[in-house]
Amino acid sequence: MIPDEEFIRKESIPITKEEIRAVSIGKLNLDKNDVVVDIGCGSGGMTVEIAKRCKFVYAIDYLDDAIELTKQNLAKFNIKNCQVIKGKAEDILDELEFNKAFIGGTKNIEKIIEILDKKKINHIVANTIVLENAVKIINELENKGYNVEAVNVFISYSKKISSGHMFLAKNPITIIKAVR
Ligand SMILES: C[S@@+](CC[C@H](N)C(=O)[O-])C[C@H]1O[C@@H](n2cnc3c(N)ncnc32)[C@H](O)[C@@H]1O
Repeated sequence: MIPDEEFIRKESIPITKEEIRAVSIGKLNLDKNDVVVDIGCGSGGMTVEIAKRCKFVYAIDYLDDAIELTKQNLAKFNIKNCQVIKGKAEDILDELEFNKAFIGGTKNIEKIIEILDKKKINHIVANTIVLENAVKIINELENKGYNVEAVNVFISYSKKISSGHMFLAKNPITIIKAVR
């Protein structure tokens, strides 16, 4: 995984942290023939990691800053197998051809899952920090016949103090994998 500090950042745009990227990439179980959509690409953290491990990535976000930042990070890491698209995922997904989806942005998630289901996307990984979104995603996917597994990932970072090291906890992230 690329360390967080190597990515170009902007304060207003989140990035999926290195350890969460590692687990999410594992859950995507990427193959060199996979074409993946990254829904809500933010800073491009996941876009870059996915693109390094598959054939092609479509990265979508509705924020200008996220689009710009993702393009900058793709250039920084010399990633060419990616198209960055500005807009709401729910308005764009229908036109794209892909076989796996990573969901990092959950606005209008019901509509997004409906489209992924109709397009017969049978391997989906989603990240969320919001409990209600986790419940919504799990229920929607199970109702559509996916086998769903959810893990809660709690990361603590070590911090040097006078007597040794202590751990500082980050908020937990729910990582949901759905296959069928
Ligand atoms: C937590 S950030 C993603 C961070 C990203 N995975 C990374 O590693 O840099 C979520 C992003 O999803 C975008 N987003 C949320 N819902 C969306 C939707 N329906 N369509 C497009 N973008 C969306 C937000 O604008 C935000 O930039």
